[in-house]
Amino acid sequence: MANEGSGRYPEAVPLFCDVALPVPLDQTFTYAVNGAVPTVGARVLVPFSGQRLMGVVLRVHSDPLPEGIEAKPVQQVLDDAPLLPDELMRLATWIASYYVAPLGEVLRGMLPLSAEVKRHLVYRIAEQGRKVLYEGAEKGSSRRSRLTPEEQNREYAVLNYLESGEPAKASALRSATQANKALLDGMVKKKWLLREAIADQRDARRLERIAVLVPEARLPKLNDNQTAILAELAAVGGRMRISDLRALQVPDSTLGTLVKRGLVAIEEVPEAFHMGGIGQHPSKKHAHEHALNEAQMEALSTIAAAMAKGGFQPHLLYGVTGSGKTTVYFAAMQRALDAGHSALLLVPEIGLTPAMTGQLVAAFGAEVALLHSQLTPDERAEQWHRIRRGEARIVVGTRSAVFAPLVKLGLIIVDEEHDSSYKQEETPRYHGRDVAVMRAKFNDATIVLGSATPSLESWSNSEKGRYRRVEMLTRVMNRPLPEVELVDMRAEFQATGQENLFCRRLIEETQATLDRGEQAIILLNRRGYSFVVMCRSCGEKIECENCAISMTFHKPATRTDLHAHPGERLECHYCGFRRSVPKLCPKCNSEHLYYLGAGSQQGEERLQEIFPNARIGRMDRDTVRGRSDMERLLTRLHAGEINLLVGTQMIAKGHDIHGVTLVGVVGADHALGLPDFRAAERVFQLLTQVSGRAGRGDLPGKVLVQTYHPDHYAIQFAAKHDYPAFVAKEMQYRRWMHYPPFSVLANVLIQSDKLEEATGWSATLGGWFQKTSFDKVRILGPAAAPIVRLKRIYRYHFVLKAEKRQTLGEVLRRMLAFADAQGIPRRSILVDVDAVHLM
Ligand SMILES: Nc1ncnc2c1ncn2[C@@H]1O[C@H](COP(=O)(O)OP(=O)(O)OP(=O)(O)O)[C@@H](O)[C@H]1O
Ligand SMILES: [Zn+2]
Repeated sequence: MANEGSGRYPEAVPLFCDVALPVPLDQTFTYAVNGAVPTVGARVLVPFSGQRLMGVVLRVHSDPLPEGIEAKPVQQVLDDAPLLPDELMRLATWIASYYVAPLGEVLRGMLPLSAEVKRHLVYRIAEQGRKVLYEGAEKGSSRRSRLTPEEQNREYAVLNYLESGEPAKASALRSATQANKALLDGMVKKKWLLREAIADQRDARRLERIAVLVPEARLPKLNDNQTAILAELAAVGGRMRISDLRALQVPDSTLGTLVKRGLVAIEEVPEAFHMGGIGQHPSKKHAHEHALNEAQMEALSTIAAAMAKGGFQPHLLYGVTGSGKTTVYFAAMQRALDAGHSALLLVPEIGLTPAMTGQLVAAFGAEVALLHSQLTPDERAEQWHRIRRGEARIVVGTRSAVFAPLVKLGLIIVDEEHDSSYKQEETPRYHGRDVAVMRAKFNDATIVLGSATPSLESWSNSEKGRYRRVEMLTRVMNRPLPEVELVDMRAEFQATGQENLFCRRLIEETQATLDRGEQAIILLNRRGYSFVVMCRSCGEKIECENCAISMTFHKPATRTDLHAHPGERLECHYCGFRRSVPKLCPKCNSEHLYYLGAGSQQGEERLQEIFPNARIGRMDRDTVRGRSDMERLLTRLHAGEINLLVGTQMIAKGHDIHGVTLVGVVGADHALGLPDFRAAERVFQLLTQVSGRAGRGDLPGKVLVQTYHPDHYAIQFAAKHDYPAFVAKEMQYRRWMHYPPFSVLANVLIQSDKLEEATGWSATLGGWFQKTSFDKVRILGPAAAPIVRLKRIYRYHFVLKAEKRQTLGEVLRRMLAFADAQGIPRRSILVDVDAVHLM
């Protein structure tokens, strides 16, 4: 009789499926299987509190439902096969548990395919519609009789048209039946029709249109718009995506005219291929064209040996700025390909290092897929499928590319692993680097975390032997690291009797650099003109209406401020709120407003006054949004068209401009005063990275750092290029204060647009934390968050520090359960495990 169970129901199909949905609830939802049985890992569309949501099936079963509960049916099964490979499902589960985030929200972030379902709206006949059609149900009901006879006929026509059960596009339906949108909406409301968004099967590889300058053409008379296009093309080396040309805001017809006149040609090339010609500089060699030096060889052979051996092998590549890490990455990726594996390279921000993408395409051609935030949902979905089909075996992308469905993943590289942009600042608040490590583990892959300034967490892992450390301690070609000089701004003030933005030494050195025909860059890490507007009478700073944040004064946009609002204004850099510049203090009506703190816009203006002959460029969020702005600016820098660059931390990111021999740092030590335990680490990283831009060519570099804290260890050790000494000192402080890497930390934010709620809930949770005892967990708070109001939301927080990861997870889960029982909405509690900003 042992077989009876399976023999009795030979064709038993599961009745239900459990679905993870992108909602802030830590549970799955059960739906009734309706027709096709979905596979685990497939996407389905299901009804959820009046909406349709896309979810992922986690389990199919026939377990009886609790008494009195009825499962709603699945509306549509979107995939025949699991969309996510097993390995990624495991990763999702790990993220949900580690970051205490709902699995559905984790999965949503992993499936960049919403475009496919949002594509177009279709209508289908519903159960109730059939009843009406077949049985004339509801005839004469009050609702129906409000319609005119013509309208009733149209409704009938619609039902008739859809009778077969096939969905129809809204447009087709309307032209076939003359039904308008309002009528269809009414039918959906009455539940006669279902409205759905369905997938469009588009697999063709995308072509991109490139405008190409025709070189020999003798220039005839041109209008301004035509000249603008030709000048732009010439400036970027003759080739440019047409989509990028749109940034010039000239009419589309202008390009057409230029093509007709033979001045510009249009080429269509598969996406990502044309970049071979963009973002590179002919005078420079690509990373993969160098013969590796000894240190690079050694690093490569360690990594290659790990790949050959197989298994999870984490590495920390600590290589000083300009030591040629990129070349090692490329060589290692080539090895992975040669061994039949795929490789993933994560970078902090693709748009900011266009040279790297150009080099990748040059090195790996059609094998490359790029994933970054500027892709449209369609483009993202297409890349995703290419990768999943194994057509792209080299994937390069920002944070979320860690979820790219590579086949036979053998190597993961995380470039600039210390960069805080790897942390996602919304749910799920995962850290791309740490997820990458887990993913390598699940895939038995080799992973390399690379940086000139490794995070303390990674360094500590390398000290403990969890990561194998590989070092490259000198620059390529024996180039020296730049000499760093500190200028004490307190002494400068005493000597000059003035608060000057640029000290005398910096002006002197800049002048000398320009006179020698070399280039200088100056870091001023705030954008705008002045970042504080203050009243001398009442002492108040002008704050944003929505945020507890000082507003930044912006002068009218200059020609380079492509992305800035054109007018003079105050702007909140957190919520974007803008207001006109008041003549009087909004609090006390005094007219004595004054402007403090110089941003990059002011820096540019002052430099232009001091060096009228300099060819100045500016790099910040007002002048650079995406890749094409960056490419344009970098091309001009490489060509020497710009010889003095001022900008925010963007200028510190991986750029390799050989003519730069001087770097000036202004006001970077402000950040030492921020209420964040990572303040010193960040300042050290920024100083080291920006200093690293100097002297990367044949001539040695020099760095001048203006500071009010010349004795601070972060500044001292950065000046000496002594990362190990900085880390040793910083580790002492972290150990003493029980901060990571000596504890695991979570920031818990309580937020509400009502102050009483935010404080009340914080007090409730605070009381619970006090009453409940946990093993070796320190809890700070509740306290007002450093930014107590942001985008009209009041914010209070707790900081939890635990000795063990597992305890931290338990505390957080119990706290959420308690909050739930108290009726505190889940959306009002943000749990940020391994928070990188406590703001
Ligand atoms: N073996 C080599 N011989 C000569 N030049 C090399 C070699 N390897 C790399 N380079 C060149 O050295 C420069 C610095 O390399 P790369 O940008 O990879 O440095 P990095 O270590 O990534 O620095 P950073 O951390 O500052 O970004 C580049 O111009 C690169 O082309
Ligand atoms: Zn604001």
